[in-house]
Amino acid sequence: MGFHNFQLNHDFKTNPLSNSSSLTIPRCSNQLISCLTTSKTLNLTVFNQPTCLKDSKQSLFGSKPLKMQSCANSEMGFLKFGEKSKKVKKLVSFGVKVSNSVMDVGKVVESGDVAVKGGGGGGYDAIVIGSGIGGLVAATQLAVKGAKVLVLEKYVIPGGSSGFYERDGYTFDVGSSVMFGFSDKGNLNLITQALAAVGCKMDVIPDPSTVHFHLPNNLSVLVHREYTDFISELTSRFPHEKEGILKFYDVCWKIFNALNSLELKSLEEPIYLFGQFFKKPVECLTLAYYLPQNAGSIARNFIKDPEVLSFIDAECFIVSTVNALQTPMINAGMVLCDRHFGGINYPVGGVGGIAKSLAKGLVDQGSEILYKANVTSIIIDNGKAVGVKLSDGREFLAKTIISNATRWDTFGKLLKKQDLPKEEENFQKVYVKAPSFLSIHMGVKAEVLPPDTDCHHFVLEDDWKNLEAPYGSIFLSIPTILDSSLAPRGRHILHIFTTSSIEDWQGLSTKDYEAKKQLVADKIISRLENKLFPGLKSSIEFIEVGTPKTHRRYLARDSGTYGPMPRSIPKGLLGMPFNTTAINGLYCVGDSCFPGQGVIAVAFSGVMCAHRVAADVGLEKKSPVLDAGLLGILGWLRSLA
Ligand SMILES: NC(=O)c1ccc[n+]([C@@H]2O[C@H](COP(=O)([O-])OP(=O)(O)OC[C@H]3O[C@@H](n4cnc5c(N)ncnc54)[C@H](O)[C@@H]3O)[C@@H](O)[C@H]2O)c1
Ligand SMILES: CC(C)=CCC/C(C)=C/C=C/C(C)=C/C=C/C(C)=C/C=C/C=C(C)/C=C/C=C(C)/C=C/C=C(\C)CCC=C(C)C
Repeated sequence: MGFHNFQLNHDFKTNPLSNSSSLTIPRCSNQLISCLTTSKTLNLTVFNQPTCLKDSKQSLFGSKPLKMQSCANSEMGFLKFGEKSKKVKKLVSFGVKVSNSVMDVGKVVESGDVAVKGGGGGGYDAIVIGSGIGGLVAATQLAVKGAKVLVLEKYVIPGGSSGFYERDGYTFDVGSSVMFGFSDKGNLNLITQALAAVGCKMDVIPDPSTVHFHLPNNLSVLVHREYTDFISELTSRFPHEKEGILKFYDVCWKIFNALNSLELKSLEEPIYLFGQFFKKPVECLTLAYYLPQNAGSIARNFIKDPEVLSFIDAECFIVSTVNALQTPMINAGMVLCDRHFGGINYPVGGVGGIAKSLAKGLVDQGSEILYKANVTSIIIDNGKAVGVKLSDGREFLAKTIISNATRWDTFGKLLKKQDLPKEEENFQKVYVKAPSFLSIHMGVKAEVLPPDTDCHHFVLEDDWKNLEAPYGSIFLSIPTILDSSLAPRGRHILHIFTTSSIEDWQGLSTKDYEAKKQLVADKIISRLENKLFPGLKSSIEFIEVGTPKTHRRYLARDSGTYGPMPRSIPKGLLGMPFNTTAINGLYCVGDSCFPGQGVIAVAFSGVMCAHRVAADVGLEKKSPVLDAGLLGILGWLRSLA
């Protein structure tokens, strides 16, 4: 069941209503109309348009006057008409006639394109705030289940930190270019599956490695695609720890294989969860066992050499921005094995193509996405999230609201601060915003890179202590090693990033800000010149530097944060909230939900969220009694974290 989407606005002076006003609604599969009106007595009569029906000449609803059910908020009302008819699903359009010209209603606006001025309604199953990968996966998964979804994106293109931008013939990935979950095998290739669900498939280029580590004490480790190649490279450097290293990665495989054997859906939906326990008890118990554990403590069960433990810290830091002791073991198991199981694969044309394809797939399914749609607040009515308000005054209503903004933005900005529910207070006690990034996008002359240069590098030259320090470690991706079409001929893209906090960039004059950008970028580039590519500076053809302020502005993320990170040693993933929130009808998706940061991680949160929302709007099976029990238990478990 989905909603049709027309709105009423207040422009009645130019288009006064008459008894015969009518409109055509391009896509219809629902029977709920919402409208903005100051009147509580609007009547609508609904009639079918036989020409639009494939197979019916009968009236769909008959000619029924409908009464508006007014809400507590006098500005909003819901109009219900007719019982759902099976034929509704087959309809492509129908008409409505306003039978009572109530003054304040104004003209009826046709709105396949949701063109609403000065207010509006809408009848969506879900509104998704933000089109990051988390939001897009939730939206598309819901759309394929038959929901009518509206995605509202502040920026001009979809993708958020997995978006792209073009300059001088270069196509830059906004975030990094290491794609997990993008293979053609197993159950954990969630990006591939999300695209396939909406009929899209992207060509990918297999990366022969995940990352080349350049670490203190000249420790150089290439993470080969082949697991055995990686393990023999690592153990040849630390032969005395061979057994411990193998045991640690064996635990990773145990977790990965358990994950890979499950059908992945919402862990907050009891019929599914208990079903999985019934079908795969050993795997589910394995995951339950490792859920509260972290990679660092498991590594310490097997490994003693501090240098190997530091290497495992670096492995974890890449995917969690914290060391191994703070990285949930399930997340470590997932990424440290997926890179060998399905391998890292780069989408031809750039990472931005994933979001573009999902957005197109969403529209192909009859749902919608609006750009330059900056949501400034979530409308709460009687304790339930019922809609959103945009900075330009437009309002949209839906049965459920899904926020792909971070939890700090959702609960700190989109809802009134004083409304912070206890669950969110607890979340903020356990998790803090990770720092943001300084990013440098460069175009360089191709000759500066030695032949056989690897695509991704991680550089920490001298001191392990600097691993987590601001500007300490450098991430470098060179996606043109895999796809030369991203840059002009004879050029390569270097995308460099390093952690940096917004506090470092505040209170500066424009001149000082620009000077600081240049200074910091210069230091980072010099380090790469010394370590990897002599002559790098003089080969630069294009350079653009982004600071945490840039990330805050373009990604709408509080302080430009990369995502949540634990304040201290967490209990694995136990404290990470799923998708439901303390506010009825409001869900979160993205990296401040289970299982955390990362494109594949937010894709999983999107899959989970869509399943839970679909159950709540009646598109999937649900048991209210079991729901209450499970949600209670999960809430209690989180309180132990
Ligand atoms: N593997 C990699 O190399 C890589 C690369 C890029 C990103 N990432 C990961 O992606 C994760 C983020 O994904 P995500 O799905 O959580 O979200 P996101 O931050 O990427 O996207 C959120 C989107 O919501 C939009 N938005 C936010 N507030 C809004 C508002 N009020 N109104 C309208 N739109 C609004 C933003 O403009 C943005 O497009 C990060 O954790 C990061 O780890 C990883
Ligand atoms: C419910 C309960 C309580 C219990 C029960 C039990 C069970 C059944 C459980 C289950 C579970 C599950 C299913 C889980 C799942 C999980 C998952 C899927 C996870 C995932 C994860 C992922 C991740 C974390 C990822 C990440 C990534 C990232 C972040 C990336 C990044 C990258 C980068 C930055 C790159 C680098 C670069 C260079 C070096 C240049």
